[in-house]
Amino acid sequence: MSKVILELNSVTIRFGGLTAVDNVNMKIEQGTIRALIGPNGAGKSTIFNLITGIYPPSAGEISFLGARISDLKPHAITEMGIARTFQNIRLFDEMTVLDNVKIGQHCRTKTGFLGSIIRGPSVKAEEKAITEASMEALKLMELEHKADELAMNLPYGEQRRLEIARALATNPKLILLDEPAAGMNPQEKMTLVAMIRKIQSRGLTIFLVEHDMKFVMNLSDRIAVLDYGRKIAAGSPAEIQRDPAVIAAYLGKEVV
Ligand SMILES: Nc1ncnc2c1ncn2[C@@H]1O[C@H](COP(=O)(O)OP(=O)(O)OP(=O)(O)O)[C@@H](O)[C@H]1O
Repeated sequence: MSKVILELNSVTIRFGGLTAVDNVNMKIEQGTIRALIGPNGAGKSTIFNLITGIYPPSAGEISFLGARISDLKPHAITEMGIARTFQNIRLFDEMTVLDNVKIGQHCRTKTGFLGSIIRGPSVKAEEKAITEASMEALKLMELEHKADELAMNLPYGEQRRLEIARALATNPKLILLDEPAAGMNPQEKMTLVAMIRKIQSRGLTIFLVEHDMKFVMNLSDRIAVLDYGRKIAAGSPAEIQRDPAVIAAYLGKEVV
């Protein structure tokens, strides 16, 4: 059996009277594609916020490659090798595609973005490494030929891929994708499926939240299902599609 990269152990978070994530256990194996699905408000994005250190859990713990991360700050978690994208596009529209990727890395380098403007020799070497890593990430998402274009001039599907490139440039071992296919047309979704597989083939682990069932069923090795903060099912796409609790949670909607 392969190595566990991420483990959630009885993770709970309460916001006032609301238990948004309720005693969730999960183990994700390295190199796999895991999806997290569930109705609106089930707690999916909150789980990503817990993993990336935006919120500390009210109870339980999260570990990454065997080390406890649930009391670390977001930047420390990024440095350990977890990157993410967000549900809504968060690009700098009037910056180039390349700069949008580079800025993601400047947040974690010693000099930072301002330091790169006041250039010293070590800063220049760091800048070169950042540019190289950024171009490599753009290449993986097949956007290297658009490096000098403004982000706002990219079609929607490419803007979403650019966000993934930005996350990849931080050299993560695990990447969390929050609704990566949202708003994409069928062609853009097919391209994205192929690219996520390519990322997986480089040895990365992918954990994604997604509402598009066809996309999820097509791509995932395993799926976990949340409803009202609780994990109600986990299994292969075939197992999830015939799980009575999942069908009930999605009542009126088809689990493709
Ligand atoms: N910071 C917060 N303060 C208070 N309540 C919150 C906070 N963050 C999330 N919640 C609540 O926690 C619950 C879970 O929200 P979450 O955004 O994780 O759901 P989701 O499954 O990602 O939904 P969707 O599919 O609509 O994005 C919701 O009831 C939400 O209102």
